[in-house]
Amino acid sequence: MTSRAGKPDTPADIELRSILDTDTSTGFVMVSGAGSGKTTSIVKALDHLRKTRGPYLRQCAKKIACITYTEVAVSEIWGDVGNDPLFHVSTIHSFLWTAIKPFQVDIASWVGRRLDQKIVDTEEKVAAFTNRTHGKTRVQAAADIERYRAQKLEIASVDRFTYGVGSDYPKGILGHDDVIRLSTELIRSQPLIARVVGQKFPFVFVDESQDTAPDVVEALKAVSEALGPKFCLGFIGDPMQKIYTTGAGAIEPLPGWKSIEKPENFRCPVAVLNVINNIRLGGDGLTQTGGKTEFVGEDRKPVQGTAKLLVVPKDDRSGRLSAARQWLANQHADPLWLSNEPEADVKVLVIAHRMAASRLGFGGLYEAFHDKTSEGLKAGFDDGSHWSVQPFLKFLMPIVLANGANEQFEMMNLLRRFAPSLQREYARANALPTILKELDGRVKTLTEAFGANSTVAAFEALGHLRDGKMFRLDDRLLTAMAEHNATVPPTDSGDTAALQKLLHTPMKELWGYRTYIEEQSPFQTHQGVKGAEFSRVLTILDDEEGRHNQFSYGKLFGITPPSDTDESNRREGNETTFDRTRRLLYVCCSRAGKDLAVIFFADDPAAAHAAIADLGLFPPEDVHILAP
Ligand SMILES: Nc1ncnc2c1ncn2[C@@H]1O[C@H](COP(=O)(O)OP(=O)(O)OP(=O)(O)O)[C@@H](O)[C@H]1O
Repeated sequence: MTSRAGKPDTPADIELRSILDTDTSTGFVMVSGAGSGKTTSIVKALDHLRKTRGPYLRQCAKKIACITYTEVAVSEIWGDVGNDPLFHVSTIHSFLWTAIKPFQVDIASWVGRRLDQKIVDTEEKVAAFTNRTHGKTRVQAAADIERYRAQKLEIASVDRFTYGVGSDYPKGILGHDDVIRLSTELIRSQPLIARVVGQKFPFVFVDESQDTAPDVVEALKAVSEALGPKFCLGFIGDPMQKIYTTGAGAIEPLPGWKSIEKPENFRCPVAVLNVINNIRLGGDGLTQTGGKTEFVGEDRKPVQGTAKLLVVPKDDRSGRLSAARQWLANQHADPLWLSNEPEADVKVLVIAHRMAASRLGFGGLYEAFHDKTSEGLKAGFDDGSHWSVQPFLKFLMPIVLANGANEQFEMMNLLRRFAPSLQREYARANALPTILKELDGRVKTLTEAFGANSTVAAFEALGHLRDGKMFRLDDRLLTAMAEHNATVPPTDSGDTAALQKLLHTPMKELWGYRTYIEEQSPFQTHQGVKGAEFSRVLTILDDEEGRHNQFSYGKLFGITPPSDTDESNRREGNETTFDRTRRLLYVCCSRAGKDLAVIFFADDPAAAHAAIADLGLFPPEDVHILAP
């Protein structure tokens, strides 16, 4: 076990151990705020169970399951428990599949029922078609029904179903969504299956329980109901940190379960802790105590930290952001606020990557690749692996940079690796010195014409690579180039349009995109930051650029009036924009281990300043207007 298990006990840890030691315990719910050390509590509980129950569980080939949200969290906890096979540490999908995969006959009949359902659903859709229904839609629906029928026959010869990326029933592959649907349905409808799952895993802990789907929560509760005290189920989470609309939020304990509170916060300094407690006051009111401490001489003392809210006008957003960082650097005499280097530990939190894209100057390109495009195209663009952007990221930009820095060796490496004109078949037939001279001239042109400030279209740059035999372009890219109309940019959306828009994109946008892909940027999304911790956190609140109507900081701060829908949601007790926005703000602000700054882009800075200072989330003296 690593240092997590060795951290000092909190009262919650002691209470949890006593629950685990009692043979009549059936379950518990631990609710605790940000930075309270939930993962530490889980690791300590696992360590305790290993000591008290390990030998018996091993003898009976039983395991203790710990389910968490991301692969990163899985590997962290795995490391903490020393990769001991007594524990099954995994994401929910992989846990449910491990639990359910022995029931192959039930799985096969579920897949058959699923196909029947798809046929019925499509037939109902067809029945609702009108005269105005498009011919293409009719043909598609008929083809779907045929395909489902054929698949029903094909699955009869599947020997064994496995878990894969996307469902392909005739090949016996079940994707993520099907694994969740199938396992939760089987566990809930067949008590025998529920009992077998619980007997194999007599202890199940679910971390980040607020973002676990309600069906999964119900399925695990069904195991608890089937086995009583022979099974102990624990949900550990924070309803205030629910990020996904599909999450269960607060978990209702079953009768007999214990509720554990863990009020400490070990991460945030005093100034930040006060702010996050204030944010929470308008939500569930949970108040955290303690805060980060450090040794001063022999004694542990609270860290004061800083928390400021800066109201800025909504004009030149990038300029305003730079000015705010400069202001923070001056105020705190801390030049690291200006640094984008990882060591500076500055994180700028934006509501969507769209916003990072527009800050880094590739907003148009981002929209093209995200506007009604396929998931594959979006994902390939987001991580830089798509074939259409590879010529830029892998070759053009590195060689321009190498040329600028006069790194001859690196330039030669890139050319040897990628340039078709240096491949053996071509180079043998031609004089090498001539080829090298030509390539040298072409690299110079690339540097001059397509550098970081170039407004020349990407189409021209690709043409230069193709004609100079510098990089082998994907056939699909060559086709798009052949169909390209340089004078008329496409107005529609989708994958084909995205490629055409890419060809129209000025090179400087692609350079901004490179900065993002190379993670030279300190930007991260509000949603993606869960579980993380940074010294300096700068949270940007900008309703316009977020384009999420689920969130509105203007409404939360009482600047934008609530809509009719907000009012009716509030009256009916539904989740509101206010609840969602408050939670997002809580998650972002609670990441700060030292200094927090929140920037609010306002239409009317003076009015916004007055409203925010009045709210009392931040001390009034820490709410500033940064205007010219
Ligand atoms: N019992 C403890 N004593 C001292 N420090 C602790 C203890 N438990 C956790 N910590 C420290 O508190 C910080 C927050 O811990 P952790 O990230 O596990 O909290 P969390 O509850 O999972 O946070 P969040 O919900 O915000 O993601 C870490 O730096 C961790 O080392």
